[in-house]
Amino acid sequence: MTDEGLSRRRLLGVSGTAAVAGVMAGAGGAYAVSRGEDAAAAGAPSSTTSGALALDAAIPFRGEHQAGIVTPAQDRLHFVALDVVTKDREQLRQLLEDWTRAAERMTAGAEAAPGGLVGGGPNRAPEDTGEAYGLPASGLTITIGYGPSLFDDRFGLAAKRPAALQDLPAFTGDQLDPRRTGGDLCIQACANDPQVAVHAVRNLVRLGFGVVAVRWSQLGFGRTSSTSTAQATPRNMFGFKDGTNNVKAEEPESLAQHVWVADADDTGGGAWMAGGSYLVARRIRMHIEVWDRTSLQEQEDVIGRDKKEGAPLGATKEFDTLDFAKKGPDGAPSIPMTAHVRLAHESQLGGIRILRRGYNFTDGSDGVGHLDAGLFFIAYMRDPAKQFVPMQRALAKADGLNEYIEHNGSAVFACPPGLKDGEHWGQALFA
Ligand SMILES: C=CC1=C(C)c2cc3[nH]c(cc4nc(cc5[nH]c(cc1n2)c(C)c5CCC(=O)O)C(CCC(=O)O)=C4C)c(C)c3C=C
Ligand SMILES: [Fe+2]
Repeated sequence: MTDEGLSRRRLLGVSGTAAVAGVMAGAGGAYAVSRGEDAAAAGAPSSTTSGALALDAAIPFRGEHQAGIVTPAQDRLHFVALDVVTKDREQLRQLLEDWTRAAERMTAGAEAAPGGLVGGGPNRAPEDTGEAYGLPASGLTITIGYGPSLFDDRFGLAAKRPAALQDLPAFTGDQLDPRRTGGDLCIQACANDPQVAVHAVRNLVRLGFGVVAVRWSQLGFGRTSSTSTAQATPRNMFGFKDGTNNVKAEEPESLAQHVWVADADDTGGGAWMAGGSYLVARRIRMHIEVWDRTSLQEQEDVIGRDKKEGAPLGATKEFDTLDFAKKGPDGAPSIPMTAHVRLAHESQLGGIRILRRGYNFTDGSDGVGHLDAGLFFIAYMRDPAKQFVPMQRALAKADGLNEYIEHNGSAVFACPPGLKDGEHWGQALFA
């Protein structure tokens, strides 16, 4: 392992300290649960005792925007899409309230309910499943989203549907599996400890028994983007740095322009989305074995950046500007016309950008000896029809990467704004 690799965990810790401190300072939310309440009782270490423990820190649950969007991307993901199985509007509203309480507790490092592990006594099922007992908050964020189907005629929410919340169109090359597509609701749980992320989803699903059922889910084991300049750029399953040119937390103007829904964006039924963002998820299988037999030159031409440094082809450093006019000694563009970064760049798309927050995944092998691995692409944006759709259309048409990937899952969700003290999820929706 290189020195760079060896210091990965340390880097995450150092970066995490700076980034988390920044986020905490800016969030201004109060805690209904002090992190110490259950976590300290469980013997969990304090997040403030050393720099290395920054990965353990709690990220504020409340604030202007939901955590888990622009807060520093953690290393682990458990994403779940759910369908509502009840026809009772009040049961759904109550669940969103119960989820808020449990999510706030868990993100603070506490059990899903007070005394959840054993406090209910020997004759009742525990209110917390227990596998995160004693573990620190681990940077857990829980982000909720509502799918287009939630706004059908079942719960009287049709008039509250935001205009921008539309099913995605079909794209050339899509190989979507209905069992990995859609959903009435989603929960994105990210943490620096996989057990903490899995525990969060498991306990929310448990709370929702009889009201919601899991439609599909995805685990992710390594972030594929940076959402803060304090974070090192990670690598995807093709071995390339991913997230270099992402929208970052330190760019408030870009966030306002490309990520957060503005007051004036929807003055109709979806006015409650101001301060929120739309999430697009795509499960993208990467044909690892084919890629691994591809020459370095071809790999770099497909991406448009060099593999080691992550620099744009024709430049030398990772954060150098992409020069699409530059030509190599052979007179051909240094960044090929079909390169992924050329086609996805704002200069080729009328200024469009998105905030990427995806994860690597490996779900074993496919039965014929190939890894079922890839990128669980997650992106946040102000309006999918104006951002993701034209970007993905351009990629689907000409991206050299298409030879090596396959989109087999897809969903879109409206993620409401953050909560003020005393507010709960669903309050604005059911008002
Ligand atoms: C529709 C949006 C995008 C999909 C789908 C997508 C899939 C995908 N991307 C990579 C690898 C890389 N992507 C990189 C940059 C990049 N990708 C998108 C969008 C989608 N990617 C954008 C907007 C950008 C930034 C372009 C720019 O402004 O320069 C990079 C380069 C590093 C970086 O800037 O992040 C890599 C590498 C894979 C493997 C993949 C599907 C599996
Ligand atoms: Fe990309």
